[in-house]
Amino acid sequence: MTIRFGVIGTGAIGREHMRRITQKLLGGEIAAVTDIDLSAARKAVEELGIEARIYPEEELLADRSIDAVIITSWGPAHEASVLAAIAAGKYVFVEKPLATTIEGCERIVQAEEKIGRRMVQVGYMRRYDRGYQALKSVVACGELGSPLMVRCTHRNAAVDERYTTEMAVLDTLVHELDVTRWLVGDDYAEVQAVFPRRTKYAHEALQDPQIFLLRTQTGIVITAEVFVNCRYGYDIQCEIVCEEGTVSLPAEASVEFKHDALHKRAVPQDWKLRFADAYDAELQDFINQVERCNEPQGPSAWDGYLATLAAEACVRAQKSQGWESVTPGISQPKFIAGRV
Ligand SMILES: NC(=O)c1ccc[n+]([C@@H]2O[C@H](COP(=O)([O-])OP(=O)(O)OC[C@H]3O[C@@H](n4cnc5c(N)ncnc54)[C@H](O)[C@@H]3O)[C@@H](O)[C@H]2O)c1
Ligand SMILES: O[C@H]1[C@H](O)[C@@H](O)[C@H](O)[C@@H](O)[C@H]1O
Repeated sequence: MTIRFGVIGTGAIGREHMRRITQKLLGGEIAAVTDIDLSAARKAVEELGIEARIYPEEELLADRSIDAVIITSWGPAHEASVLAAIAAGKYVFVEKPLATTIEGCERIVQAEEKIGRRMVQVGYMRRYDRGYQALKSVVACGELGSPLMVRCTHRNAAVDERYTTEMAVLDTLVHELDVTRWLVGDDYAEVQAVFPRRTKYAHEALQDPQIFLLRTQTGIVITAEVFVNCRYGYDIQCEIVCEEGTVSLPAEASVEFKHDALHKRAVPQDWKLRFADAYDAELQDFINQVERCNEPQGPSAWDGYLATLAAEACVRAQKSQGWESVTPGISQPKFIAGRV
């Protein structure tokens, strides 16, 4: 059976996911597409040369021939689309963040809970990255002893004027908030933000770089640097320091240059190349599960909720410059219990 997808939001990553489902992955097709700007949806369909229907979101969700939706609109629009898709009985793959508010995430968790099974997978693709998976298995096997500290670096080459100080958390740091909790199998207790000297490349209203300290419930301390105007490229690092040794993300496979008395290696310029295999793997897994009428197995609505919960505390910490606690207001639904 081929899974018929509807895509909501045809910006940068929406078009990337449409292309990978059409050209690379098995078992899915893009059958319908929408965007708040329908001309953008039309352009995306024409560029890819596919025969997908283009219509407003309500009609797409009412279309019974659509099995699942991919939500790749702006973060603040995610909640309404996820809730409407669950109500229409569609499986949902939603890009991060699940929703930009805690209340929005809670409403999504509760909507799934009413049905009593998972319908939603959140696009925290790093869990499908081979390097992060290797880190997790090293920590889980216990050879290095207990994790004590984690050092994360998240650098983007540049951002535009629309990118705000809060987005450094809600759009960027959320990846570390999800993946670090998954790596060490522990939830956050409190967070703090520290602002270094601003780079001259940040626009006036943006604090860049920023450093976040996160303490987990068992006392692991994570430092996470977000620097979104680093100029030289897309640079993601992670080192876990344990009692008996350390483990770090492997260097990416990229060509090396020896030229003019220098030894150089290319740095990816954005997320598209750095995580291409992880995006493929997360969507292929989603297709495979939906095809078997199984629940999605990737990051759940509960994971999405906990990432946004920690993000909201980080935004408070940006303002207070002190420690802020991370306290869930709802309990983990039984049907996803135990799946960290
Ligand atoms: N997992 C990742 O590494 C990764 C990478 C890039 C983007 N993202 C996430 O994907 C989402 C989209 O990011 P992007 O870079 O493609 O943004 P973008 O600005 O390029 O595209 C967003 C698109 O959504 C459309 N849109 C906005 N509101 C809408 C609504 N209510 N209904 C339908 N369409 C709507 C816009 O018109 C635009 O075409 C964001 O949540 C972002 O955080 C994730
Ligand atoms: O939406 C993007 C995406 O999630 C990237 O992976 C991240 O590095 C960027 O900072 C963010 O803006």
